[in-house]
Amino acid sequence: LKENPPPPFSNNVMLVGDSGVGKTCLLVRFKDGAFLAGSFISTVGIDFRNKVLNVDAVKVKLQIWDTAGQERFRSVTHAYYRDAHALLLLYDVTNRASFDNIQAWLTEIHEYAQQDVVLMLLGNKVDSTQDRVVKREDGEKLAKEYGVPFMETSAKSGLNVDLAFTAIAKELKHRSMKLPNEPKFKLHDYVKKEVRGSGCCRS
Ligand SMILES: Nc1nc2c(ncn2[C@@H]2O[C@H](COP(=O)(O)OP(=O)(O)OP(=O)(O)O)[C@@H](O)[C@H]2O)c(=O)[nH]1
Repeated sequence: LKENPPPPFSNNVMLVGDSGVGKTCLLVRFKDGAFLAGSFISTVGIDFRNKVLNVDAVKVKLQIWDTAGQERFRSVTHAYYRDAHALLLLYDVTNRASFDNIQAWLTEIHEYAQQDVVLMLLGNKVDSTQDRVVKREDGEKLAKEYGVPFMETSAKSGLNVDLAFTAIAKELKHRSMKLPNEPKFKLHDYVKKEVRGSGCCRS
């Protein structure tokens, strides 16, 4: 008798952050390994993509929700927070306002998401060295203040994109499947594997 393989764990990962920070591009980079060049098409409401990752020989299915950053779709995204297992909160290192808004996003997350949601802060577009206005240290400081793991990414070059999603997948897998004698997975330590982009900054 042929046994059916167990269904892979399904985990809901939601991408949030201001409009234009690169949520859709980050997802497309992760899913298809490509960069969406050309004109900026803002997400309307919410969009979904699935990807199955192999984490320590276990299949982990991520259902990734790409939300609209625009204010007018906020009530749509609010409805999804409750069912999210993980949140990737993005800002754009070339856009100071998107960074300044992170605190407001964290307040919103606190209000709508589950208390034990896995959260990670990402500073995106680090390939744009010339236009960078948010220093790496600023991101690190804010993340530390809130006790949130932090990475800098580029959807354009692909820097740390797989690493960010793998980190989330590992954390979710370890939470749902505690094997005896397995050492505890430490997301805060894992993000240190990140590759550093250029730290230089326009003053
Ligand atoms: N240089 C650079 N540009 C990027 C990067 N990621 C996204 N962009 C550009 O930023 C713009 C916005 O990207 P999107 O991914 O559509 O932004 P979004 O966060 O999904 O925006 P909303 O759907 O409105 O919430 C596009 O013009 C992208 O080409 C990146 O890593 N580097």
